[in-house]
Amino acid sequence: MSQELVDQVSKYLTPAIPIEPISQGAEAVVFTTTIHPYLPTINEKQKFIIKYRPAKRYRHPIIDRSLTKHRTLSESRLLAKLYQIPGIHVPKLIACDPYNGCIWLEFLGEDLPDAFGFSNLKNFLWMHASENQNPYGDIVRETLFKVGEQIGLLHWNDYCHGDLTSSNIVLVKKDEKWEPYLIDFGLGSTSNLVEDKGVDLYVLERAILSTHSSYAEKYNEWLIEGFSEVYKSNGKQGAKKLNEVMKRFGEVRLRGRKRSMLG
Ligand SMILES: Nc1ncnc2c1ncn2[C@@H]1O[C@H](COP(=O)(O)OP(=O)(O)OP(=O)(O)O)[C@@H](O)[C@H]1O
Repeated sequence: MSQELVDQVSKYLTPAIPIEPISQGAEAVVFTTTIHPYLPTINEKQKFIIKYRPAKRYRHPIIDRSLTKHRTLSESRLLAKLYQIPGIHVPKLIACDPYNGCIWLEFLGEDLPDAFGFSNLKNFLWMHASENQNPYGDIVRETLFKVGEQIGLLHWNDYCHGDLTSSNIVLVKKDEKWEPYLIDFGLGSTSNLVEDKGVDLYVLERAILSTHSSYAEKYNEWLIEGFSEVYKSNGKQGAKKLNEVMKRFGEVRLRGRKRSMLG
């Protein structure tokens, strides 16, 4: 991340808020900080996320300000709504400044052992595919089932993620088990369309296939088991809707295959 960008964010936040850059995406830059926006700092180990959408010089300033405001608000609203839904795990929204493109979030996750990196689903699966680990172990099966449940809950409540990759699923350790949390709702939406749900499932299936191809079939099966469980627990109507989503998921997958065959 360029120093100019870090300086720009520091200037906006003021020097009272120290920041550590952790990621730069196409849309936003992400930092950690030890400072809560409106509570006293209890200890230096507490961490929060600051997601900042910098101004884009290639856009007209008026359009840029409007887009930044709209996207920051949209992501914040979605997170705030999802946080209220029993069973759904998303980071807690702490503060939002739409005019400056900034949101403050609860920090989730931890570093995995043996330098496997941050505890997102992608790194977790890498860790379990490594030497002396069991890629088909109970912990992997249970975790993937729970990831499927999270997506099932999201879709059952008519929300879609829009960028469901294995890096956007953060695992939080609780009593030696991993609880999945969904992050990055920058492309999220409310939607009751089976197409949007099918695409979410397909994007995650592809992400797992591209990084963990040897085990992907089983992994995706466990994900779908967890997903289906949420729908099936909602009786006849749930079973009917599950059928519709699965049917469309199959169609999206077929379209994807045709596209990759034709190049
Ligand atoms: N609440 C959180 N807790 C811990 N880490 C987080 C949190 N939110 C974001 N991150 C970290 O910051 C990274 C980027 O965040 P996010 O995906 O929201 O930003 P983005 O700019 O949309 O990213 P990209 O363009 O790469 O998809 C995540 O992959 C994750 O490692």
